[in-house]
Amino acid sequence: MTNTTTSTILPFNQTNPMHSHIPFHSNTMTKPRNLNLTFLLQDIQILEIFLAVLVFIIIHSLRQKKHHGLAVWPVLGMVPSLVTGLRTNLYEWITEVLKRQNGTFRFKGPWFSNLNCIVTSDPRNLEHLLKTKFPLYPKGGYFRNTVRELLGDGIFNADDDTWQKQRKTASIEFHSTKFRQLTTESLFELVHYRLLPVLEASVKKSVAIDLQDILLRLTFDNVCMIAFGVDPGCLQLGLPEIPFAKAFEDATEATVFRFVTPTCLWKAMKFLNLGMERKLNKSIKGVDEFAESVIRTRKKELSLQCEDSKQRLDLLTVFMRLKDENGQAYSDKFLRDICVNFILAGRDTSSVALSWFFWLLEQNPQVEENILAEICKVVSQRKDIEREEFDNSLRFRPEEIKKMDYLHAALSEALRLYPSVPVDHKEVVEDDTFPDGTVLKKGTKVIYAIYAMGRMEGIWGKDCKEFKPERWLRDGRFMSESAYKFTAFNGGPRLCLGKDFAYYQMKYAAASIVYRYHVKVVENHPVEPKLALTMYMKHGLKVNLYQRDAAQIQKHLEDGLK
Ligand code: HEM
Repeated sequence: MTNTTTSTILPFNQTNPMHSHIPFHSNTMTKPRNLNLTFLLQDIQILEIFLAVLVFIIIHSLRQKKHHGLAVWPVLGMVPSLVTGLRTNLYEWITEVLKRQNGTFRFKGPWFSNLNCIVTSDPRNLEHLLKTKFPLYPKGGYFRNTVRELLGDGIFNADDDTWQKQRKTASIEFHSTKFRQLTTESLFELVHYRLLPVLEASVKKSVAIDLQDILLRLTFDNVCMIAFGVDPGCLQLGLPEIPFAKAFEDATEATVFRFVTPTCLWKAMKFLNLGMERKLNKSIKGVDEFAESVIRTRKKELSLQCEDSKQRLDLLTVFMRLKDENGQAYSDKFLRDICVNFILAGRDTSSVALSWFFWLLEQNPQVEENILAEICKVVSQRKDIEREEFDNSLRFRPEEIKKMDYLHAALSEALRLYPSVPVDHKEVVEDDTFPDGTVLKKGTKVIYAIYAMGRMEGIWGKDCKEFKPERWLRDGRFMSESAYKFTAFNGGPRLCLGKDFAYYQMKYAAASIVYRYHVKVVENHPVEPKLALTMYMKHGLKVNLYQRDAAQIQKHLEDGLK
């Protein structure tokens, strides 16, 4: 090795400016030349060793890919591969890795980081962590500390007793007839007096609208009515900016930012009140001010026993009437946390699902036609209405919405392919082993990849990437799937509390729009998911609406009567 190296160095040395500092005199040639050679030998050997080590590291890191699914680099772990994923579509990237690894892989973060975790899409593991071993898999300290300012001790952020207490009370409330009445009535008003006029205005002016923004406004107003008993008025002509809604959005965005920032860095930024932490601080103040003023007013109302307060069924009023385990009223801070958490849960999940649904409909015109046929069939069975009344003023009845199985299936199919919560997480509190054999040490974070689950041939068959509502139907009736296979609403004891309401809300809004308009996405409008806790469309959904042809509706109504 040394010989071959020596024979190639002289010319290199003479031209290499790096070595120009070595003295070179013709009359003293032998000595400095030897000296020169020694240095060069050392240099080249170091270089060779360096290159050999580098080649070894590259080969070794890349060979790890076979075993771990991704290259594992010294110090950086799998982060270089993650960066590639982040530059494309992260959810698709995770799906591909999971496919290669039979549904589960261990992500190795950089040394001394908190990014190590297990990622899984295996339904057996999902059932294990969400149901069978539920107490072993809480949300955990990392999540709680990261979202503490926004969510406090609310249901989303709580484990154990704090969670159980809220879950029990809210669950009774969500399943009560009166509460269902509140939700259906508030939605009815929002759709007919606010959503449809805004859509109609865009049709009259022939202007494109951002349907995702409009749907987000609809569900924000709706969930505030349910949680606080207050209508913020985001959805109205002119689409105004509402300070509370803006503060809530900023606070959520700044909180999400913490998940992609090293903990020590965001803590330092918080201490110095800089950047996103400054934004978080300011927006949390906006959220708190709004909550405090609603709580203050409601307390006054309740103490005066006025008629209005007796009729109230919103969550805030329900929790205000209750006492804690010591017989004390809940603190204002706890009441604020409860409401903020429900707003977060119900604010954008249904609206982003509807946005993906309308986008999928445009690519699947037969599904749109089938939905329209179903809507017309259901309403044509009304006995107490004249045929002429099937115009734009038609209002669906709750029992009609329930009969729309094909629409239910199409929405489920949209959620399977584009789940509003694309990934979720837990933290294991004891050493454990997953049903697929993966060993977990206490404290390991577990990510369950809901988006990837919808695209696994092993779960949904060869046609898993196709939008096929029919896969949810047996003899025309909707058949639900196991929550550990279709995890869009989570599963086990922490199954989404708002699931039934969300379906009702989505079906009501979708049917009201599809019956009246054909939604056409603006040409070349880019559609891709945004990287956030909820799967928003990154650029919104720019669409034009076209009034339905009366003859088309008439034909479907007649077919429905056959
Ligand atoms: C398409 C619509 C919706 C989807 C896909 C959805 C999905 C989910 C998911 C995945 C979770 C688990 C989150 C976690 O624990 O990390 C969850 C929890 C929850 N959801 Fe929904 N949700 C939707 C609509 C709603 C609505 C409209 C409400 C209320 C008005 C609601 C209320 C809740 C609550 C309170 C929880 C917390 C349950 C608990 O931790 O015990 N959701 N939802």
